[in-house]
Amino acid sequence: MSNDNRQEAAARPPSGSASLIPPPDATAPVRHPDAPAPGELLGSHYEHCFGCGGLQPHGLHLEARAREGVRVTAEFTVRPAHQGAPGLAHGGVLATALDETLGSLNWLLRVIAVTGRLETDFVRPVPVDSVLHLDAEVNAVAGRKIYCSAVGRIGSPEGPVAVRASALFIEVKVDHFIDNGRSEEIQAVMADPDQVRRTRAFEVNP
Ligand SMILES: CCCCCCCCCCCCCC(=O)SCCNC(=O)CCNC(=O)[C@H](O)C(C)(C)COP(=O)(O)OP(=O)(O)OC[C@H]1O[C@@H](n2cnc3c(N)ncnc32)[C@H](O)[C@@H]1OP(=O)(O)O
Repeated sequence: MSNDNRQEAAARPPSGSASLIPPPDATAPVRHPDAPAPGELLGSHYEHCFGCGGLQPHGLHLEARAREGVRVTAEFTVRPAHQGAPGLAHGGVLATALDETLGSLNWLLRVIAVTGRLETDFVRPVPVDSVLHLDAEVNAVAGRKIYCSAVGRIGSPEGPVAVRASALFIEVKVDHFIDNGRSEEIQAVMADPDQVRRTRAFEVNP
């Protein structure tokens, strides 16, 4: 793709499906009063998470930071292990980095929510060793449905747009994990007071 065509692609609005457009009765997102302050690192919601877990040796080790409003930023360094084509990031890994960054918005709403739908535009290739600057925000909320979007820029927060995503997260109760997760990991989580505290930080009504 030529530079001109790339600029055109970056400027194009994301071509989202109808289910990612908030309904007319959707409301603006409300930052929870106990949400981490702007600038604060959010930490991991689960130490073994592939996206953010510190104890996950194969993971992306994303660290998201709270911003004003219902917005977070994160940096993701593309490592050789993340290649798809030679020297370039795999698209699925980039989608994971977007998904994880969008998932961290939960900390600011103080709800537990999982990805229902994630649509991604890959605008330009991302070379190994690049730092992808991710910026995500909640655009609207309708009942349990959380409409959000994210962008990833290469090299700096003002760098060229490489990836964009629109997503629908669905609020769930903690039972979603207890009922569906493998009992081994669920039991380990329940026995860990740190993990229980982290999970509580997501819940308005535990
Ligand atoms: C203990 C440890 C705790 C850790 C806490 C932190 C966790 C954070 C993790 C973050 C990790 C990073 C993030 C991750 O990787 S999260 C991991 C990836 N995501 C998942 O595994 C989710 C799998 N899906 C499900 O479990 C269910 O389908 C869910 C829960 C999502 C909905 O099933 P549920 O039976 O509950 O609800 P519903 O079916 O009545 O739907 C409700 C409404 O939503 C609408 N809808 C649903 N799906 C879609 C869709 N695809 N497109 C468009 N719309 C959709 C639907 O039409 C309906 O609308 P309306 O009719 O009301 O208008």
